[in-house]
Amino acid sequence: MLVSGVTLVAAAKLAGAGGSGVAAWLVWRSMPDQVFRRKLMYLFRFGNLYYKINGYKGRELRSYPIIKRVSSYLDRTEAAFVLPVGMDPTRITENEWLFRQVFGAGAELSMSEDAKTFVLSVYSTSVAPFEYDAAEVDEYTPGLNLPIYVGRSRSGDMVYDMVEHPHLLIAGETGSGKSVALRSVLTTLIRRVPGLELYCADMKRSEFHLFRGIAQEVVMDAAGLHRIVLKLRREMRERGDLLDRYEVAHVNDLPIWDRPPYIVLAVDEVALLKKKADIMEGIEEIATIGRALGVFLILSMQRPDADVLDGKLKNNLTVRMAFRHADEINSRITIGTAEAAAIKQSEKGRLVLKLDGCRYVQGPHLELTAAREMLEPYRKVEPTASEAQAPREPAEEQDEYVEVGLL
Ligand SMILES: Nc1ncnc2c1ncn2[C@@H]1O[C@H](COP(=O)(O)OP(=O)(O)OP(=O)(O)O)[C@@H](O)[C@H]1O
Repeated sequence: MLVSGVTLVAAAKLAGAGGSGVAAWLVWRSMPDQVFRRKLMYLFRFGNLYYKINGYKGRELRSYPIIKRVSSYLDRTEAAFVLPVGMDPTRITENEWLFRQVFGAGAELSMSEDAKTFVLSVYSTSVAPFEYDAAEVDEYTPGLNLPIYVGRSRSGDMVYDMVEHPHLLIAGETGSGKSVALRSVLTTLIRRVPGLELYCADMKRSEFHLFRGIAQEVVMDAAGLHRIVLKLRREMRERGDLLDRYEVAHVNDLPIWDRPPYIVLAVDEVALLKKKADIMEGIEEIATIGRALGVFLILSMQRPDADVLDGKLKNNLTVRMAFRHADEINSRITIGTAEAAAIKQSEKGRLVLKLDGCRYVQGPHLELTAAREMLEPYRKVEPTASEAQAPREPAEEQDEYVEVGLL
């Protein structure tokens, strides 16, 4: 509900009818929407967010965004501002972090289609934790090839298509909510994508047993993952040939009778594979060329490791879900800003979603037993042969073993 703005006239009344103009001015200045305006102007000035015009005798003239309105609602204050003609809107979107520095974690920006008008919303409350609700999630997924339901932001539920925004990195310190997020993301994919081919590699041996009998393969060690990576590289070559034959650039453009299913490879705790050059090379290849071939990655890691996430791989993981990070340096490695370090330890399931800018989102809570129940109809009777043979030792103990394959 909109709470009407307070005007200068009302301020004068507040200062006392017939009271001094100075008092009225002081009251007016301290009103919430005026404070908001001043903070926004301050941000434009100190953040150098203006359009530079060369004036008379080479003097620099600054044209700042114009604040069109400030409105107070029950849960938020909103300001609309318009950029001066000629100002690059990415100056604003790339500095979204600055808005959060000045207005706090509740600040969110949205841009209108004309790329000129922005709305800054500053919310006073954060989204409360909530349970994964299959019926609700399903309302958001029609029309999406590989729907990734991330959770709720203050401005609504966040869901995107992995085919449009390929490859996902999930990072965060221990106990911050990564496993629950992986569980809910994969549960949505299994429920909503008929024919999906899912491969799960669980380097921590903690979570992916849930997907046994559903995924094509669930492996718990580096050797198993190496085998999968070899298989996917072969598959990608074949899919590349198929695209060539039909002279198209994406599997979605193939005729329906020759269109291969989407493949998702999920790897939990990918940082444990740092020294496995063969595997990392294969993962990088999927990240680089997988998109057009319908092969996608979901990688999770506790501490964002700059070595693992060097150049090629990081640039191709276009979407990041950053749960609480231990410090600003780690947060910057994952999302380029310090915001994931501002999430409190008590805020389980809270994350910064980096996708066309950053925003805070609350991920859905999904208990293991609830997920198991939801996934039961998708379970084939027996685990696959390779799962049944999976060795029992944890990944770290097999550090020396990686078969070098012909890739
Ligand atoms: N979205 C959520 N909403 C509410 N609580 C959550 C949410 N996600 C996680 N939690 C709580 O936090 C606990 C830890 O979550 P989770 O196991 O996913 O952490 P993690 O980051 O995977 O930790 P680790 O790296 O040690 O495996 C869960 O047992 C659950 O109680």
